[in-house]
Amino acid sequence: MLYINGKWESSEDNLDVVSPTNGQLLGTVAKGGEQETKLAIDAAKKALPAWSKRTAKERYDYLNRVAEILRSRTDEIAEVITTEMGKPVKESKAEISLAIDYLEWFAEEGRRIYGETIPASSSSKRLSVIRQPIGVVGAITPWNFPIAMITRKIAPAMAAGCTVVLKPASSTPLTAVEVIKACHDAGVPEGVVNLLHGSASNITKALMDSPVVRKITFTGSTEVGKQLVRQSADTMKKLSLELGGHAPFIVFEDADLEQAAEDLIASKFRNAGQTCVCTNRVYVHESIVKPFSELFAEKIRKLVVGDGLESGVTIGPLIDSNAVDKVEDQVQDAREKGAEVLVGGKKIVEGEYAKGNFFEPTLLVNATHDMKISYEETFGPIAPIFSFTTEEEAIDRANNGEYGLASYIFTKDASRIVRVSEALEYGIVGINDPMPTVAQAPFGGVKESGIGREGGRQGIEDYLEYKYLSFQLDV
Ligand SMILES: NC(=O)C1=CN([C@@H]2O[C@H](COP(=O)(O)OP(=O)(O)OC[C@H]3O[C@@H](n4cnc5c(N)ncnc54)[C@H](OP(=O)(O)O)[C@@H]3O)[C@@H](O)[C@H]2O)C=CC1
Ligand SMILES: O=C(O)[C@H](O)CS(=O)(=O)O
Repeated sequence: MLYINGKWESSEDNLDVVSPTNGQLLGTVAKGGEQETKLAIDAAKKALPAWSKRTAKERYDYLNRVAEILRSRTDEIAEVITTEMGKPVKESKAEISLAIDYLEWFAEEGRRIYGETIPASSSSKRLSVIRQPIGVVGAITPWNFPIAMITRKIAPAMAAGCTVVLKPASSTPLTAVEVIKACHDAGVPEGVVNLLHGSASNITKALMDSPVVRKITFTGSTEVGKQLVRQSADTMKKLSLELGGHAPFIVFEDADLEQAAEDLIASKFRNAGQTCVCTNRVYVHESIVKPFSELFAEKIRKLVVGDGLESGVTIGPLIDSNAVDKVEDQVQDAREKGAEVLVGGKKIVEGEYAKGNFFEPTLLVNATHDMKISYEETFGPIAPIFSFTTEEEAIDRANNGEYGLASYIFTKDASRIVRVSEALEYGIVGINDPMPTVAQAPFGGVKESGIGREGGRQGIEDYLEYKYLSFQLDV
């Protein structure tokens, strides 16, 4: 359903939602286009003055009510997420918890939007700076974290006093409906958040063409991110872009191999490898590459592939058949260029998996940098191991590429931790830590992994404008 100006709207045109687990039709949602987008922008514009004039405490109360409603509905929403995009229900619950953390974090941050006074150059002047909401925000979100990527945007926007037009991924509209239902049930005033489904290019064009929309916040592929940068120029919109990644995971010779292998399972196979911060390249010091590969292979063999709704399943399907084709192509290419498949390597098409998008969790060894997997984002359950000799070589290899989102280093050497984490060209460095993402820390990348940060103290900055007040007193 579309949600515009506080009302659920139907449409003649509908979007089918299909299960990645078994290909079944899960439901349909109303689709909107340019006309509905303009109505949503008008609703957000109309709601902006009253919403931005509410006190920070009032907005804090609304955001916490939304968080409480989502918390109370965790089980049913987790089922919606798993059904729509496949991740195991335990991961869906963890994502809902992260989504709630963003709401609660920014509810608080909205109460700390401080200004400043500046010593004037003349005794008859008073200088100050206030912070004001940027205005109407367009938010475009991906399918792989269908609830957390929404609250990571609407929470800071609403806390700052902005109003929002949201376009979620077409693969996961039902999850987005659950978030907006929670906003509606929390009494968020009409027009503050609006929900559209439909052709991304048509909706985005209407958002970009409107001078009312002052900011676009996007999470998705680098390819689309670049397109948005070009489209935003005509109306000079502020952009926050959380884009693709190609994380290196570097295991030095002094690392705790058991812990590093366990942590690599988490970093590589969470969400079947469909996260922008997933490990894409595993660099292991040449002196330990064989024992580490065997240790890691043993752990991969214990992963359980299946329907994410079933308990014990740790790897669900990929989002669609294109995703399966992409990882199959990367594995085939790696094999042709000399990689050895230690575990997995094939799509799963037998029996109950026939109608789903399943691929075996896969370990490639003897990987080299001419392989597609060494530079194309994988977004699937494939881990290639590369060996290295020196720390400098590991850093150079890790930094070689257009992405700069997440990176991981495993070593117990404190000086090496300082040297390597400072030398890595990434927005995030996990140090003996495969899961750095928390609401209170700035999440984002450098190079072609994006612009801006989400979460943390920094995450609300992009929804605010500075205004400088220069006051000449009566002399
Ligand atoms: N840095 C980060 O935090 C994250 C990055 N990503 C990256 O996103 C990619 C996977 O997600 P995926 O959803 O496939 O990415 P896409 O870029 O294809 O889609 C992301 C969103 O953008 C919309 N979209 C698609 N085409 C356009 C367009 N031309 N103009 C405007 N919006 C458009 C999609 O709508 P529709 O679904 O209708 O096509 C969806 O809502 C990976 O590269 C991953 O690394 C994903 C999550 C987090
Ligand atoms: O989309 C993603 O990959 C998420 O940003 C990953 S995380 O925020 O859950 O780490």
